Amino acid sequence: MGEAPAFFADNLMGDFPKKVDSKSKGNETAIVVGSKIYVIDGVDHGSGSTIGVRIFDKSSGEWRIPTVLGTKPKPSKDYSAVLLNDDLMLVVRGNSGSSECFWFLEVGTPFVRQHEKTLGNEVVAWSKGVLGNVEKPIVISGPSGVGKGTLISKLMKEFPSMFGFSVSHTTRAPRAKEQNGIHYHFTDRNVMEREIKDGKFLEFASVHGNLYGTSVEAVEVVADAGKRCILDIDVQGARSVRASALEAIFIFISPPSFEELEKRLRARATETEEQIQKRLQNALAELEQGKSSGLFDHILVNDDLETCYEKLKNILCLREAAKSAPKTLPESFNLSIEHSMSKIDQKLLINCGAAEHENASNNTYILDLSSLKGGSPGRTRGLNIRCRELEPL
Ligand SMILES: Nc1nc2c(ncn2[C@@H]2O[C@H](COP(=O)(O)OP(=O)(O)O)[C@@H](O)[C@H]2O)c(=O)[nH]1
Ligand SMILES: Nc1ncnc2c1ncn2[C@@H]1O[C@H](COP(=O)(O)OP(=O)(O)O)[C@@H](O)[C@H]1O
Repeated sequence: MGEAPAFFADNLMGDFPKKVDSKSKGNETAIVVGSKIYVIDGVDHGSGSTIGVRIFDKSSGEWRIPTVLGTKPKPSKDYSAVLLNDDLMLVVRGNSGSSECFWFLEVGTPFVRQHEKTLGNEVVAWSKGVLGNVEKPIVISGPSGVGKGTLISKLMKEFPSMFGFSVSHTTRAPRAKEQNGIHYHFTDRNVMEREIKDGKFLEFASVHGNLYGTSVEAVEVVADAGKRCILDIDVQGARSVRASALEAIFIFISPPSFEELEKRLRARATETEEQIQKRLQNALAELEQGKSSGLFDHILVNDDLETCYEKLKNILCLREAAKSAPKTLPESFNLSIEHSMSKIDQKLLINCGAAEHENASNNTYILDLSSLKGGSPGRTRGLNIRCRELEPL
């Protein structure tokens, strides 16, 4: 039998006005979820260290060390945690700016449960909170040579600040004009297989004899830049993303005819005859699945390029999005160690420590949690924060 975390055992009903749900002692913060106590350890163990999580099971009296997935926050002296529901907590990291201060710890989400089954161990997963209303990622699939890359390039060129490309990993060799880190992360099969085992990939598939995959990081980098992520992945990958927490719009690009597809693939002149044959063979199954699986929200026929591109922009509501108001993030927001929090419905009131400020409301923020999107693996988007002075509760 182990011992319950001291600060819970000492004073389970204690008065801890500084925290909403969590109780802290030293660098540790604990929060109760059902019969378990999750202890978040913020001790800095040297350069590159991240915070740890351990679980005390009250019913068995045992400590457990879970497998921790996702990008972890860096250590800090002060964390506060709020339970949002039975499988999700918001962990606020003190003494940090808006891009590093909101984190979600998932303890029972479908993503966590799925990994518990495969790993045979208790799992928790981190997801960093991203401020602002970044739109859903876009998954684009379709057979080789249909024009996916051409359409995506047009979109990125016309709206460079709005879209970011998810750079996949692949074991296939680079083509003449392809650059590592821009078109793909070109990698060895054994390295990629190991990273897949380590849970670094959101999805992966074997396509035309090579491994392709989207790393969690590839999607996170785009979300962190406040951009909408575009994924160019095959139908198997689209199916995996559909089953994941990454809510996305799924678009299938279809050719006007099989003959035209073959013509484009040959005209591109990037593959050997053998590779072209393999791609054409696979195209038959991909077209069948793309059109009949119900997986895709939209099917676009890429006959005339400009017409197809206009339709794509319509689907993505680009004119409306371009007109929407810019994000209003409090640039100076910095959560001090002295902060306190209280939760009212889907809103969290955060007081960043009034000691050095004459007007306390200047230093109080409202964090709106009502439109959270995404989650591990990847970022949790849709967090909105504003100064209380500007907008009362
Ligand atoms: N599942 C999955 N498929 C990918 C990924 N990256 C690329 N693909 C797909 O792999 C297939 C082959 O891509 P590529 O070798 O670049 O050839 P291309 O489609 O002819 O340009 C295409 O269907 C891509 O959509 C990925 O990360 N995951
Ligand atoms: N609508 C279109 N009409 C004619 N050629 C096209 C069209 N869309 C793309 N192409 C050409 O077809 C070839 C394959 O396009 P690409 O974007 O590389 O396909 P994918 O990324 O789906 O494999 C390229 O040479 C491209 O210039």
